Amino acid sequence: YRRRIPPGARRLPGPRCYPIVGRVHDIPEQSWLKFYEWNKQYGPIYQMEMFGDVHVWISSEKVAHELLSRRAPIYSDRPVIPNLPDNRTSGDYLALQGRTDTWKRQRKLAAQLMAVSANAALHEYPTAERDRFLYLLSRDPSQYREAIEQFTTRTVSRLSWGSPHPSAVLRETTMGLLETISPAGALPNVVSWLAHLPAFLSPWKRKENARHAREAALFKGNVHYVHDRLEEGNAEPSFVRTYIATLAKNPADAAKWGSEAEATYVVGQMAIAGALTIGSPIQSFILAMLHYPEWLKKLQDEIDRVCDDGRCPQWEDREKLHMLRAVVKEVVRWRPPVPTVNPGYRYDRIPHALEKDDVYEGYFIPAGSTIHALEWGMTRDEEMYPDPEAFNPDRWLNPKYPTYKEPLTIYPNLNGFSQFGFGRRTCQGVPIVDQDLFLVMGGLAWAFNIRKKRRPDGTEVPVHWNDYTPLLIAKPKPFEFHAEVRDDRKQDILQRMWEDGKWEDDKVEEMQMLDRKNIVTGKTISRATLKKEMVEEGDIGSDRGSETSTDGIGTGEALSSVHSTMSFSDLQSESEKDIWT
Ligand code: HEM
Repeated sequence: YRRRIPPGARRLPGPRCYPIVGRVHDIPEQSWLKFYEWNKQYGPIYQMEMFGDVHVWISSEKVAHELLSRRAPIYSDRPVIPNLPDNRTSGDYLALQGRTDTWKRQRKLAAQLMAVSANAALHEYPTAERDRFLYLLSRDPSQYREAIEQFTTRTVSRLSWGSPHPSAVLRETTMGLLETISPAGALPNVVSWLAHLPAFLSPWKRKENARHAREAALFKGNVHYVHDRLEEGNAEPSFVRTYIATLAKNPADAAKWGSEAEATYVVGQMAIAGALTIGSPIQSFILAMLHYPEWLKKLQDEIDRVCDDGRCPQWEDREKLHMLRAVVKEVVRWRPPVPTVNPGYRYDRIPHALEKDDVYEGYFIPAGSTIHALEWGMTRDEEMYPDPEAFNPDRWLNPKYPTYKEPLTIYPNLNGFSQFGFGRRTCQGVPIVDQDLFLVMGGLAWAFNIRKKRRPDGTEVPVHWNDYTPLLIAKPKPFEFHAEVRDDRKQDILQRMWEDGKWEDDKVEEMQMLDRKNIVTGKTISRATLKKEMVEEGDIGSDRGSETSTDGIGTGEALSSVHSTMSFSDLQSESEKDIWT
C-alpha cells in the first residue's frame, strides 16, 4: 500500500513491527493496557501492520468522531472474521455484517423495534427481573456471577420473546459465539490459514456449525411460540410480537422491515448482544463499591432520600436520582465492558473497516484498514477525565469537571457515550443498558451493605482492582465480598419482590444458581433428591433425564415445549462448567 500514499501524506506513526506477525508476541492477556501504552507513546491515532493487514488504533473521542462519525460513508464496514468467514455477508449477524443493504434494513428494523417497544409495557421486565435478582443474591451473595447472568439473559429473553425460558440455551449459544469470534477462543482468528480447512479437518468449524444450528432452532422455536400465543390472544409484549403484530401486516411491509425469517435473526442478535454485555458493568459496580465504599454510602443516602417510603428505586425515579445515573456512567467509564481485547489483533470486539483510501491530518489510511476505537484509551484521556484511574461519579455531577452537563434531571445518561461506538454502527441497545444498569445498581445499593470480607483474624480478604477476562467482553475475574441486607424491612420487601415475580421455572433456575442449595432453608441437597423433588412437583418430566435441549428445539417446536425438554443434566453441566468465567 505504500505506493498508494499520495504526495505530501505520510504513514501513521506506530510501534515497529516484525515481518508478518507484527507485535503479536508482546501483547499481554489484557491487551488493552498495551494498546493504551502505545497510545501514550504514539499519540491518539497510530497503526500496526499484522499478517498483511493494516490496523489503526484510535484513542481520542475527537478523532473517532472525525473519522467514524463524520466520514461514516467510508468507515462503516466490518472486517472479515477468519473463523466466521461469512460474517460480512450473512444476514445472521447484525453487528458483524458489512455495510450491505441487508445490514441497513436490519438496523432499521432493530431501531424500530426499540422505538415501538419503548412505548409498550416492556419496561416492566427489567424491573421484575431485577427484583428476582436481588432476592437471589440476598440468599447467597457468593453466587453473584450466576445471579447476574440469569438477570441479563432472562431480561433480554423476555424483551425479545416475552418469556424468560429461552435464557438457558441463549447463554450457551452466546458463549459459543464469543469463542467463535475471539482470538482467545478460536485459533483461526490468529492463524488465519486454518480458516480454509474443510469442516472434517477443522474442530472450530464443526463446533461453530453445531452452535449455529442450535441457535437457529432456538430462535425459530421462539418465534413459533409467539405466534402460538398471539393466536391464543395471550402473547406477552416482546420485540417479536411487535414485529408480527404491527410491522409485518402486509407484503409491502416485508420489503421494508425484512421477512419474518430475517426478523427472527435480528431479534436473536439483539438478544445475544444483551446477554453478552450487561453483566460486565454490574460486576464492575460491585468491585467499585468494594474499593470506594464512600460512594456506596452516598448512593444509599440519595436513594433513601428520594425513595423516602423505603421502596427500591424504580425507573420512574430516574429524574431525581442524579447520583445513581452518575454512578452508572462512571462504572462504564472506569471499567469499559468492551475495551478492545485481542491478543492476536486479528479481530477484537467489533471494529470498523475502511472502504476507500483516506487522508487524515496528512496521514494516509489505506482502504481495507481495520479501525479500532480504543475504549480504554478514550476513558483515560486526562483532559476530559482528570485523574482518570479514580472512580469518581462526581465528574458527571460537579460543574468543575469538563464532563458536567445540565440539566441533571436528564444528564448524565449513556446516550452517545463513547463506550457504545461511533457513527452508523453505534450500539442499538443503549436504552436497555441504561435501564438495566440503573435498576440493578440502584437496587444493589438500596438492598445491601457491600464490603470486603474479613478473615477470622480480622484481616481483609484482598480484592483485585483490574484483573479482567479477555474473551471479547471484559469481566472482572472472581472476587470475594460480603453483602448483607441493610435492614429487616428490606428483607421483607425482598421476599415480597420474589413472591410477586415468581415464574414456574424458578425452581429449576434456583437449583442452577444455588448449586443445589435449597433457597429457602439454605441446606444443600443432593442432585438425586433435587431431581426427585422436581419430578414430583412437575418441574421436569421423569423420563427426560437423557434428553438434551437440542433435541427439543431441533424440531422447531414452540418455546413452551423447548423448555419442557430442558433436561436436568443440561442444567447440571451448566452450573459445573461455569462458562461465564
Ligand atoms: C453494557 C452493554 C453494552 C455495551 C458496552 C455495548 C457496546 C457496543 C459497541 C461498542 C458496539 C459497536 C459500535 C461500533 O462499531 O461503533 C455495539 C454494537 C451493537 N450493539 Fe451494543 N453494547 C451493549 C449492549 C447492547 C444491548 C443490550 C443490545 C441490544 C439489545 C445491543 C445491540 C447492539 C447492536 C445491534 C450492535 C450492532 C450495531 C451495528 O453493527 O450496526 N448492545 N455495542
